[in-house]
Amino acid sequence: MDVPGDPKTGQPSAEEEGTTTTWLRKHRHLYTAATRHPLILSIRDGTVDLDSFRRWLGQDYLFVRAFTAFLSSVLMKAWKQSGDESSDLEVLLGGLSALRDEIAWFQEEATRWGIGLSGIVPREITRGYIRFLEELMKPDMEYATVATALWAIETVYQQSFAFCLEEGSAIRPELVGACERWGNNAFGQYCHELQRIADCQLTKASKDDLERAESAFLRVLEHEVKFWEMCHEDL
Ligand SMILES: Cc1ncc(CO)c(N)n1
Repeated sequence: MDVPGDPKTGQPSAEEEGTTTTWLRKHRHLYTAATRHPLILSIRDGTVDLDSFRRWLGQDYLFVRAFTAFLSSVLMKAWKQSGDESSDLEVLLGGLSALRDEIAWFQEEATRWGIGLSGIVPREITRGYIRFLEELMKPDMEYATVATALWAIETVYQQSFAFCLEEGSAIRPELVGACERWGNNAFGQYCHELQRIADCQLTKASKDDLERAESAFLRVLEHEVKFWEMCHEDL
């Protein structure tokens, strides 16, 4: 997989590239584990166990509801900390309005699969990820850290599902909708905007802030790997 910043591809040097790109390269092993999980590979090649997909649908619905609250908390911090000149509020507001469609999509999709969302109980791994979001929602979490986490959370999904749609895939027709939801170009563009926002905040961050943001990035990747694992292995 092409991680930006690879010297062989002629990408910008460490001085010119954003902090997020440096971290993607530094932690590419974990990033690849999150974006090329065996569950994603099985969706891509059509061998996916549909029970895994059903588990994912129910648990991700619960995650997305909590994620909506998280995104609202990022929006609040953007208003306080991004500065009047920035377009951060507009970008995040776009994300929030897309979540409204996303929640409706989960509800329609669940009906199509005969899954009752009101009866879904969060599994331990889902609860752990939601607890992490709750930590990030605390008022003393800096904007740089939460913007980094937001970018990472969205980018893992974008990269995972876009890979399922790339040439050579043999995806099952009933899963195309899910893959297109996160794998489409407009969502990719949104992720780039989030990356720009995170990088901009990280250029202003203190050493301690940078450490906290990098750690949040790593924790997102770990939670994402576990989330795929839970759906894939029925954990
Ligand atoms: C677990 C998880 N990570 C990221 C996203 C992207 O929104 C999602 N829906 N669920």
